Amino acid sequence: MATEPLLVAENLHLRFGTTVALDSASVAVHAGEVLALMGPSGSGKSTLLHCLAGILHPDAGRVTYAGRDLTAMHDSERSALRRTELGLVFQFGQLVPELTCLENVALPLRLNGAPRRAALRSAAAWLERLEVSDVAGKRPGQVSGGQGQRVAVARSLVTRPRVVFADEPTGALDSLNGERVMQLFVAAARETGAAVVLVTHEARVAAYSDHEAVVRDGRVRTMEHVR
Ligand SMILES: Nc1ncnc2c1ncn2[C@@H]1O[C@H](COP(=O)(O)OP(=O)(O)OP(=O)(O)O)[C@@H](O)[C@H]1O
Repeated sequence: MATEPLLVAENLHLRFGTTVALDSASVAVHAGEVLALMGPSGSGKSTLLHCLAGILHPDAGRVTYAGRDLTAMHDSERSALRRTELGLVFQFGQLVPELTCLENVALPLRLNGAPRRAALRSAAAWLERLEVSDVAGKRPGQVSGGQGQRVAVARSLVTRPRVVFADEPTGALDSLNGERVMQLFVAAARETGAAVVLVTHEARVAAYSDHEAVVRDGRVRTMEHVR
């Protein structure tokens, strides 16, 4: 018997001024699966990802997470959910420049109230998992793009979220580095049971997913089973 999807977007509409970014976009993500959002530039992939993550609010339509209507929640409730159950990885790191890489990974745990030592211990384990223990004491400005992206992936998984959202997670990396980041990212997500929703232009990156949704003109046109 098929299980209920964990995250569902139904008929999302969103305009930025006169630009229609989403035009009845619908998609569903199951627990533990990797979904790639593909499609031409400007088709609405990032907007859809941001709506799924509860960062953008659609003008119409509904996003349901674990049976709860994200679109109807108060901002504070949605923020709490993002801190505890959702993780984010973006293309340009978005690590805090003043903190070391280790402190960056520990940060989401600290924000959730974990004691400093326990948070640093977990963060160190995640840096090791992503094969970047050597940059623990460095600041983001002192590490390479690939290392920074691995640190960002570690930070997104440290709270053991149920869904991780990634917007072009390897977009700034060369193909070898990008490939390794994807391998480590997907393996770690599968290990923790997290679902992954990622936006990518690259077929090589999408090849790590279970399903591929093609977004065109603000709508999910096709949904393909990859593996
Ligand atoms: N903050 C914004 N203000 C105004 N228009 C926006 C904004 N964000 C996105 N758009 C517009 O909405 C449409 C969808 O953008 P979106 O970023 O979702 O596309 P995308 O498929 O992710 O593109 P890309 O692959 O180039 O990143 C585009 O026409 C874009 O110009």
